[in-house]
Amino acid sequence: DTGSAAATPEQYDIQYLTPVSLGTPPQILNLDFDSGSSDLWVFSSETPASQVKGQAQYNPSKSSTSKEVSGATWDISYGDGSSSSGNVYTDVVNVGNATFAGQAVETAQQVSSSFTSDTNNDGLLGLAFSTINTVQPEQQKTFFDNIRDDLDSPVWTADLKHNEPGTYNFGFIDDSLYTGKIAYTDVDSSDGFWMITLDSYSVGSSTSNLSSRAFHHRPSTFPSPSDSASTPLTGIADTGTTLALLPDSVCTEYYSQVSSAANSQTAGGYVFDCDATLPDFTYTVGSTTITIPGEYINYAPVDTTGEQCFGGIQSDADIGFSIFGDIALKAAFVVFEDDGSSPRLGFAQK
Ligand SMILES: Cc1nn(C)c(C)c1CC(=O)Nc1ccccn1
Repeated sequence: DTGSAAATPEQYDIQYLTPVSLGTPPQILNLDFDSGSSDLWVFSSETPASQVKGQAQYNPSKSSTSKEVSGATWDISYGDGSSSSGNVYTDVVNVGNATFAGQAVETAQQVSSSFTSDTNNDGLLGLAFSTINTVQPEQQKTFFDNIRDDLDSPVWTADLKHNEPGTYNFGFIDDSLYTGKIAYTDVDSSDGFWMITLDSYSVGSSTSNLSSRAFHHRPSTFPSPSDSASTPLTGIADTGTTLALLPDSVCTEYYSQVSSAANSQTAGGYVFDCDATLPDFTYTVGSTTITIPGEYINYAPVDTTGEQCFGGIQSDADIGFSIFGDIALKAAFVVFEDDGSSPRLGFAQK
């Protein structure tokens, strides 16, 4: 079995939505595939009308194959403060022809305001590890966990793009989607995330940081630069988070290269003049180097004046690990591989 479906960006690539077929006859909803969480939840006939603003709603009573999971409930809170909760059914779920008959479909009886105002997002399809699925009393499996054994290969891949549709594939690696080699790194799934350590990062063209220049006579008093060219970054690969949330030290290093940049309390992060030229941000996994073009990091205008723009790289302070969100992932072809025992992440240029 294999599946392939488009990942279409909303404005500013704030999220990517993918059509999913639920039930019999098929009800098509556009879901946010989220490698940072593990619940498949949807706006539904059970969502109060006051909390629905244009979203498509799954109606289990209109599906001949839906079955209520008696006594089961779910309740999820995301790091950005959003949340949702409700009941649980199983039904047929089809993603680009990859199908599972008894997938847990979590129907929302409550969604927080940011979901209500996100009018094209009909729900989330979690692709982190099933150990953090929130259904009680019996935890449910993710779509990938459910279909993994039926897939030609125990993988799903993300080819997200900047301002244009990309692709989520299940069960196969499409060699036409990348160039060079796929470099793999082990995943620590003990917290339920696709957590990895990137071997190094660098800001701008390598000549920008001293460590890469041949300073043969660097006086001992010279500040030895945080040698980013070999500083690892530990974080989660998170398709459901818009930005790249990185350590304060990395943010300081990056925005020190942008003369108009400031860390604004009112804007909630680093902002700069919208006409600023931003440096590239490069990270390496093994022998593969991924470069995020500076333009990708000029994320979006702060307000309608279009004078100040918000950075695509922001601080991971208070999270406990970095979050390699869409800003980082859309520059790469990413392979999420899990044979059930030793998960790996693969990165390739494209
Ligand atoms: C943005 C953010 N801030 N902090 C502290 C974290 C942990 C995040 C990531 C996050 O919450 N992602 C998300 C939100 C809604 C749906 C899916 N993923």
